[in-house]
Amino acid sequence: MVIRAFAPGSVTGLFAPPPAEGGASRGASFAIRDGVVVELEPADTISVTVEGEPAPFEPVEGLCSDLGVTASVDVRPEVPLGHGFGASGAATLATAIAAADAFDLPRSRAELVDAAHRAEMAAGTGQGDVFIQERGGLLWTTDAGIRRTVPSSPIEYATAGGIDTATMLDDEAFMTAARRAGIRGLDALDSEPTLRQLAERSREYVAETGIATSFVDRQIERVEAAGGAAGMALFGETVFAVDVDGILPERTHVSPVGARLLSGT
Ligand SMILES: Nc1ncnc2c1ncn2[C@@H]1O[C@H](COP(=O)(O)OP(=O)(O)O)[C@@H](O)[C@H]1O
Ligand SMILES: CC(C)(COP(=O)(O)O)C(O)C(=O)O
Repeated sequence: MVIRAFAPGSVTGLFAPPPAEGGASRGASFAIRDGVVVELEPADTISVTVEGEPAPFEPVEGLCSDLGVTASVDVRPEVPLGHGFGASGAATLATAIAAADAFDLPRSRAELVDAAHRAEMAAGTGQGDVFIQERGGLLWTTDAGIRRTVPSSPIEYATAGGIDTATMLDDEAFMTAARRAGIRGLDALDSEPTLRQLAERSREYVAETGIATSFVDRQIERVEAAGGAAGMALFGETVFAVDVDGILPERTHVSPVGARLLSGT
């Protein structure tokens, strides 16, 4: 029997890697209405396809091994893969939820999220994404812990291509700059930040870490010229914007809800 599950994509506007002495990464990210559906079916071996075609998907394969299940998983993304919409986290989290149902695994939702997180970390494809995708909303790290709000303003975005997450996470010079810029950006957020404020801090972060491509710079300038605010979706050649109408080609909203089973036994 095929089990289907959905997880929202997510956009990270600020990212600070864990401190040198260890611990968790920090950041500010929001879940979006568009995400990833997976269709999972118990099978003799683990295999992953994207819309029916065999494709590499290390975190999904790693998750299945970790959960001790063999299944075929078809990933059906509503967002482009590798463009900073957290598609790897969404696919991995949705797979965890579908596998728990298909195999009747005695695991709590928190344990499934942790398993998805471990698989993302091991593959180098994500750090905090699955925690945002599990809950929905805008989540950001403060000294007192993780805070959450659900902004309702429309979001526009434009994407020109992918940036390999694992390559960025392996780049020590970037990670050092990201730690400094990320913490500065998080410290500058209000106690109840708006999406506009996140976009403005994200724009500063992008300038400080030097990761913008000319496409990203150009789109941010177009948005600002129209009175809006824009930042970069980490890690993709993707710009998100608020307080504009029709400047960037795509439109979405924050998803107030997180990952869920679509059909089960
Ligand atoms: N055509 C594709 N382009 C990019 N990634 C792909 C593709 N097909 C499968 N993948 C897998 O999707 C995942 C993308 O992960 P990542 O680079 O973290 O991007 P995202 O920003 O979408 O989370 C990787 O596990 C990669 O192997
Ligand atoms: C910053 C990043 C590691 C980027 O990952 P991705 O969205 O997969 O490109 C992230 O969002 C996270 O998981 O904290």
